[in-house]
Amino acid sequence: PVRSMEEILTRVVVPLPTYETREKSPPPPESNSVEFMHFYRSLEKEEKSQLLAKLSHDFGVDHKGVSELAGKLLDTQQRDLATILQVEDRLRYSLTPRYKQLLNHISRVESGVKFLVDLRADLLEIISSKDLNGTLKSLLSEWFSVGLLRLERITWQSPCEILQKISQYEAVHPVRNWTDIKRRVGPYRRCYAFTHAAMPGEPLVVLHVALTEDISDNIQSIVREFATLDSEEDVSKVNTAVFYSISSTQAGLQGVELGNVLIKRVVRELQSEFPHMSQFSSLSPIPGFSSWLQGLLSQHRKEGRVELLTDCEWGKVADVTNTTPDTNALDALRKLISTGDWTRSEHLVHILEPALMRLCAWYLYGEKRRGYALNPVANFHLQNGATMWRLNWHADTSPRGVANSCGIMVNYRYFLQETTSNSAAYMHNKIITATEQVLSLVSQFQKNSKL
Ligand SMILES: CC(C)(COP(=O)(O)OP(=O)(O)O)[C@@H](O)C(=O)NCCC(N)=O
Repeated sequence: PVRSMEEILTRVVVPLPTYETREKSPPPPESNSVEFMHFYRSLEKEEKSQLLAKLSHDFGVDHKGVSELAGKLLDTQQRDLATILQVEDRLRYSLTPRYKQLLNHISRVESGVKFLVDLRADLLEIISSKDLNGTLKSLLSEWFSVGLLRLERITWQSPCEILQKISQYEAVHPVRNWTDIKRRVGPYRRCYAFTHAAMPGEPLVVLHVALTEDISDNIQSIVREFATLDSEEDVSKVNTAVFYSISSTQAGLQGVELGNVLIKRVVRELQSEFPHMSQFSSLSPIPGFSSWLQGLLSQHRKEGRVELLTDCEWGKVADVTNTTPDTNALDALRKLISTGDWTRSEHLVHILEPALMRLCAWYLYGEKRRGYALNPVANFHLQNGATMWRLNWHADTSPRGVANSCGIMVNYRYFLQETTSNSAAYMHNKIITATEQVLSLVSQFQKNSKL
């Protein structure tokens, strides 16, 4: 259907009106947008990529027109300001991609915004259309700005279809059944979502909160053993909000930063419900720590380096695994960590705690990607201005928790007066705000592993 793709695009993506007629020309018929949406939805994945690449390359900015106007602007530099502003405005207009009108018109038809969110999700999978992605992301950022979002509290009285979606979208601690989701919206819990009028009934980003007396150091007390109390009898002791799960549900809204906005909005909501609430912190997973550790161990194995643990620790590992304190012990340790078997032996848990805590502190604080924290969850909370507050041993004893991060979890704490400056320090100077507990684990790692 390439011919028809070319034919449809040429007809539907109308040329940019001339500068003179830009405010007078009538918008193309709504049927154009509807036809484009139907056509796009009818395509296979591969054909969608072709169409998006064609849209981006052949229906974008008129580069020749831009360069002519840029030349003209250079010649105008000696003229009076009014003339310069005129030419600059022409140049600005000429930088409008032709397809931008189509995106604007689609956003005005029924479920057009949802269509564009899904279209951006497709775009994010193909990298060839950076400018189309950029244009779409900036449009979506305007449409999904905080003033146009609605904060909804999800309770057991919410419609089934919302509760079902919340359960489905839960990306951090999977919901197993109705009892599970009932607890998560029940007493001493809060569940909030942002929704948008253009996508009714669709939670865009979901935040789960536990109301506690202190900052939780383990997830079991939040999502497992919780005895379902019939109501929040005594909230006088509640002075802490623990964010234990946040998930964005629309891939196409990636980069629109809804999670950060939701956390800040929920903090304000909780402060008004619990005026004396004084502590706000996440209890976050550390996805990727175990695989990072395995990578480090196998790299050291190749280089025959038996470091990372102290000689004393290697000696104990060798004893427990009936090996010798050299690469044999290292192989035994790799196996234990990959199977999670080490958690079954109290002795091994005791030996490995200091070493794994040091390694995990380094993974979160020291490992970087383009200067920012390598771990995506750390990067998210640090961008929000949170403090890397406390590493928690034995915090997630589920098989998933042990497999992903050796059972360790971390609290990113939101000191409300410091988030703005912490975020700026992190974004501009890549400075991670961390507590003495974290920093001492990091320096122990550096002492022990000569990395
Ligand atoms: C952590 C989340 C919610 C951040 O979303 P958001 O604030 O919109 O950031 P971004 O997607 O705009 O970069 C998002 O990245 C997500 O859903 N991650 C997977 C689940 C998780 N919590 O790690």
